[in-house]
Amino acid sequence: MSDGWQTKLSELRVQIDAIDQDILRLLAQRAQVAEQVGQHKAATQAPVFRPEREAQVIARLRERNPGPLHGEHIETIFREIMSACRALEQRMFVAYLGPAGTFSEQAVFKHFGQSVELVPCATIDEVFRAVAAGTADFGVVPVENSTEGVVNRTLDLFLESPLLISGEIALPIHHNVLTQSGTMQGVQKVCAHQQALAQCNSWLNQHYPQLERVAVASNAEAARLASLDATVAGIAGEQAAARYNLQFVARHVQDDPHNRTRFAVIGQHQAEPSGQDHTSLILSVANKAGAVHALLAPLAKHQVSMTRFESRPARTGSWEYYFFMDIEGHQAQPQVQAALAELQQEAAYCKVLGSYPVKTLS
Ligand SMILES: C=C(O[C@@H]1C=C(C(=O)O)C=C[C@H]1O)C(=O)O
Repeated sequence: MSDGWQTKLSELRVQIDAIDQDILRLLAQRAQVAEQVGQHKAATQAPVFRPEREAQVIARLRERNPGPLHGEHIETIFREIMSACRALEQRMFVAYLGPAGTFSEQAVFKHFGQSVELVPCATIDEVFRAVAAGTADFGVVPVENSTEGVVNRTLDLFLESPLLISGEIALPIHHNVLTQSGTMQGVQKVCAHQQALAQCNSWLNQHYPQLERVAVASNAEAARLASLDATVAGIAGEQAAARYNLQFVARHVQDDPHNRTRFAVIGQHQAEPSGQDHTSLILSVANKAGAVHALLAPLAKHQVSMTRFESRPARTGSWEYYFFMDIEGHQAQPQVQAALAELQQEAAYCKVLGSYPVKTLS
């Protein structure tokens, strides 16, 4: 390195150190203000986590971002700042489908940041139970995958549960083939969660048609098994690869390159309007002609758009269905309220699961 560049580098680093000092001072100031907000919330028994406020903070910062940092990186940085500020107000426990290293865990971090207490659960049922019992403040459960469709167990549990949806998380899902050595030498079987095996079906058929496929409880469990046994390949995400010290045989082997999973955040509190929200409902109709059409009429009348519509058999033995519907807007908005009131008249059953800020995939 030339002396000239060495001097320039030292100068630039002095500048960075001074800027970091300013950032640190501002972060401390921000944290002190958040502590004051926390004291006020404690005095009024208001909920600490305010998803609508966090969504607004992120949206505003992305809008005003002058560059050169990417918007999604601005989001990641500020998500962590808010997570750390929130942790000063209260320790927050979040239940999710474990073990550590699953996509559900990644979804938790994406929504709440790293400054939360993790409560890994063995099943989706357990996540609902932990939140209902107050062991966890919030839960994160998978709702649908773009390749494999809805997660039936989650939808069934929404039917029975009094918990509310206060957020959604969209996560790109990339699967990788992982082994101890980074090759397939000596590998006799490939382990993965049943959904991951299905999502990588064509790739496996094409590259390893003879390999035995074994469904296990989670992709993190598949990675753990591969870390213990050189004859096992695991299919899992990058976090699990790092956690279990595995090497990549092949990356992004899911059949759909845009594969993603949507998660719901469940809890006891309703999010306030953020200005860009969705509302989730469960409905059922009497078994008569035109009943489903009649359900949709109030939405059209009040100009409320539907963004998702799924049906599930009601499990009552007869041919009846429940419909899971997402609509645009928050239930506190007049046109949504009017549409919901009319829907409730039409439907044999109608339950509002919650309104929450919209998340786009980033
Ligand atoms: C500081 C607050 O509490 C939490 C932390 C936030 C933040 O750090 O910006 C925002 C919303 C809340 O989840 C607040 O409600 O304003």
